Amino acid sequence: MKEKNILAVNGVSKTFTTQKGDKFLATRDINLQIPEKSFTCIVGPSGCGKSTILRIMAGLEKATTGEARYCSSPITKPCGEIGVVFQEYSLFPWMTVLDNVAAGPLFAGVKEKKRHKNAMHYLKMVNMEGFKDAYPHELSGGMRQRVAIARALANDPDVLLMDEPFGALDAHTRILLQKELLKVWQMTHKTIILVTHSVDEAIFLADRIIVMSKSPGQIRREIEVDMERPRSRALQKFGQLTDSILKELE
Ligand SMILES: Nc1ncnc2c1ncn2[C@@H]1O[C@H](COP(=O)(O)OP(=O)(O)OP(=O)(O)O)[C@@H](O)[C@H]1O
Repeated sequence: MKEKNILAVNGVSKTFTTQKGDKFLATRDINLQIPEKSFTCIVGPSGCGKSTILRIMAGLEKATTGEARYCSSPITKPCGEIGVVFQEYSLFPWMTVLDNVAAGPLFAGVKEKKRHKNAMHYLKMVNMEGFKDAYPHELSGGMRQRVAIARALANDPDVLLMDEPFGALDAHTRILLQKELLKVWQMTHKTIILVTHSVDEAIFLADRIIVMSKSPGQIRREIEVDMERPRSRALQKFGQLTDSILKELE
């Protein structure tokens, strides 16, 4: 059976106007087809436009030419079907963990009891149910990011866009959260697109890796990661693919 594409980026270029008024081409002619329920990672050198592409897919930024589409409709503004998790833990500091996770559906007009039940479901999924009454400042970086993931999931989006979600974490916590994210992905069947600087992270997580060139960012290569999960970093195949992508990025 043919895979259904849930999200598409068609010929997207983005030109920014700098403070001085100069034009700056950040990305050029990006084309992507994202199959439903797939896990895609985007890697590329700093400044190649990874976040820009993600922001265009989230409806937070407008393409200069081309467009992003969700289920064949143009994405023109943020919508409930597409959730976003950023590197900085964007939690509300004045709300408890439970209220943070329940905040999205709150704005959609869902009653408190139902919102809290829904929030607890996702807090359990990310092993944070024991911290439901804590405030964000009482949590470690890894815990805050778990809550941010639960919060995005609580809105029940079809697509989860993640911009360097583990970038600020120490190596051990990062590996732990990668494993947890895979578990969440397998349980929820969401489509995930994750931007990362880490080639290792991309190979560990993704079905498919998009390798971008330096600015103005273009797609250099798309790689299907044909390795069974859970993937061991000790595998020769893992090391070979890492070397090959790193060479491409040099
Ligand atoms: N609002 C803006 N105004 C002007 N230039 C911008 C703006 N946003 C991004 N840029 C520029 O566009 C380019 C791409 O930025 P972007 O953040 O998408 O890159 P990136 O690949 O995600 O970088 P990094 O890996 O370092 O986070 C960069 O050169 C950046 O300076």
